[in-house]
Amino acid sequence: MRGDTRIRAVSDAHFDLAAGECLALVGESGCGKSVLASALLGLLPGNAETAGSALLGAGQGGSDGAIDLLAAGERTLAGAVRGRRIGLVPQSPAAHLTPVRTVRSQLEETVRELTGVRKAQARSAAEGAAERAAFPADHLDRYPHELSGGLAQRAATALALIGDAPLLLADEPTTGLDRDLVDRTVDELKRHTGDSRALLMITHDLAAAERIADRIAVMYAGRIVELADAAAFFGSPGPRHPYARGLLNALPEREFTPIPGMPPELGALPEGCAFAPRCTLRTEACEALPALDEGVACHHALEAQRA
Ligand SMILES: Nc1ncnc2c1ncn2[C@@H]1O[C@H](COP(=O)(O)OP(=O)(O)OP(=O)(O)O)[C@@H](O)[C@H]1O
Ligand code: NI
Repeated sequence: MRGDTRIRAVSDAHFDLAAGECLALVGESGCGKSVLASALLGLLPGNAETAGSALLGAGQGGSDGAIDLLAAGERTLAGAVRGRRIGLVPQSPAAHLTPVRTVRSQLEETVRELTGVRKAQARSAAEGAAERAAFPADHLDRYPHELSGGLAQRAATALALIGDAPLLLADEPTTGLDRDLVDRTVDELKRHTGDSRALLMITHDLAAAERIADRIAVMYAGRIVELADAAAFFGSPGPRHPYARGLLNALPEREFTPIPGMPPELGALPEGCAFAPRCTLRTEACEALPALDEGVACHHALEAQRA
């Protein structure tokens, strides 16, 4: 996408997300998580290209009301999808808030736009939304530049919760929050899935993912390399992809050993498995790209699990 160079930021991403379910998308910085989220919302830069389909609402009584997010035009996305069918907690909340208006006025406007309540009730609905996202009531009359990163994050979460959208897409919703607030925020997001709503949470924070996810998708260099049940992934038998094992083992409460090496540049990916250069299980087989088979894309998945 940059200049003349074309980068495949996300390849072969296949997954589904049921109503009431939380899928956590994890992976190191730059692996393509936000690009995937932006593609679903039609928020990629103008020169980006997408292929394939992303059906929203496909599981509910056939494909009648389903929208293909990758094929939908900007009018549909702006008028019927963003905020209404997909709530977004953006990765850079400060950039998403309107700088010249207070948090209260932005919340009230979104309440009126998405729920149709009258002005008088909008005030209490806005305060309720702030409360759900742990945004302090005495900061509601502040402008975005008067907020810390963590407060801007909570304001953005409050905005995203307002429409009660059937899908909530939260891109790093806990950045800048201390542990208590992380727990409180993800619990609130999880509560959102209670009424048959779905949550796609993008995060670096594996502890937050473990707390609320039903399933985990691990991304590496633009590809989903493992899709697993959260209980099996975090508990027993554990991750099956060597990269996913490495991510877990890097946690302070586990082995605290980082994965050696760095992720590759997306513009210069190796032919086969992109993780092979960092992988202790690497063999000649890894020169061929492994397909995602039964939830794992690795020629040595079984060995990894035994290791
Ligand atoms: N606007 C852009 N122009 C060109 N390349 C981009 C653009 N946005 C993203 N990319 C490329 O896509 C890759 C994936 O970026 P993305 O923001 O999805 O990563 P991420 O997994 O969300 O990382 P982080 O955890 O840091 O948010 C980047 O490495 C970058 O090369
Ligand atoms: Ni990102």
